[in-house]
Amino acid sequence: MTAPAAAAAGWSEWPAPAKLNLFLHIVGRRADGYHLLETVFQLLDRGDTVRLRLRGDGEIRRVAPLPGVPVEQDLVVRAARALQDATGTRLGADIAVDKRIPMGGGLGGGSSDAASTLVGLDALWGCGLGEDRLAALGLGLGADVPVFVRGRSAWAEGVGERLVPIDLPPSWYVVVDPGVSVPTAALFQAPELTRDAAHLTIPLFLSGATTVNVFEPVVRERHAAVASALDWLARHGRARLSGSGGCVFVATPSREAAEAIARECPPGMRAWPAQGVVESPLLAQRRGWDGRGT
Ligand SMILES: C[C@](O)(CO)[C@H](O)COP(=O)(O)OP(=O)(O)OC[C@H]1O[C@@H](n2ccc(N)nc2=O)[C@H](O)[C@@H]1O
Ligand SMILES: Nc1ncnc2c1ncn2[C@@H]1O[C@H](COP(=O)(O)OP(=O)(O)OP(=O)(O)O)[C@@H](O)[C@H]1O
Repeated sequence: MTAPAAAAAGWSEWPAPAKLNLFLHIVGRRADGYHLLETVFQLLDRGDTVRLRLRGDGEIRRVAPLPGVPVEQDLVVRAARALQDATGTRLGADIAVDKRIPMGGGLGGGSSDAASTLVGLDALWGCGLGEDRLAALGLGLGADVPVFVRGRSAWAEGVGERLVPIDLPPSWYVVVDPGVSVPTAALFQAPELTRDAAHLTIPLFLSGATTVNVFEPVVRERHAAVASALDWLARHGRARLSGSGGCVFVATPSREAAEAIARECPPGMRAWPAQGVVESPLLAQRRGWDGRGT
């Protein structure tokens, strides 16, 4: 559906961009088993689109199926219910996600969908919860949700919720999906995971300190397709895993370079160019909505 056609049918569209973890260190563990991380979230220009339509009857309906994800487990449905519970609104919504971000790819798709649902429904329902409370609500849905609610590429600590926006230089990437869906919880349980990384700081990161993704050796060992994708991409630069994988990426000097590498992608993998952004397209949509005076 084009944007004007969607608007005419009562739908509003909320971008849900993907993210890359430029590195990921584990520096400790909380009493509840959750891991303490240091990472940089690089938001990308594109990803899924969450479409929302107001309902007056309080129902939350997922109107486009998401294969493999039952309605009650869908993060967009859980996000909408969490916002209803937090605000006591009697309004509801139809929700449809145009899914482009590979599921279980380490690109934060489900988390970004949840964040865009929270931000979009907060606007649509006129709750006025604001960024801090929406981020806290999002954290209850997943550790990756707050960065998408706040919508700025960021340095992250804690379980990923202690965020400091960071002005990363303009950047292009090639992202490669080897077609492997990696269950995040199982990876965090891996006994061989390095959990005692030395603390980094933003200045150290920006000055080029050595960084890794601690999941990379574990995922390499368990998923041959991810190892192949990393090895292929390594011909073009420092290839890395994002999050808990299975997607991998490399930074390139320009859009043209990213497009050229993506075109050479071997069979069995999918590659696409992606632009790193300082600010999420979700924030622009939110500002546009506020500016309508509704
Ligand atoms: C790997 C990352 O994507 C990096 O950005 C995130 O740390 C994972 O974020 P996420 O997918 O939103 O994760 P959640 O849905 O909150 O958690 C999934 C499972 O991963 C484990 N988990 C997650 C985050 C964290 N800091 N420590 C953990 O140990 C927990 O066992 C949890 O049950
Ligand atoms: N709207 C949704 N989109 C994608 N996955 C969802 C959604 N709702 C629930 N899920 C579940 O969440 C799981 C993880 O999906 P997601 O695409 O967010 O993984 P990921 O990118 O590896 O996440 P992360 O990088 O945050 O670890 C899926 O396998 C699916 O079972």
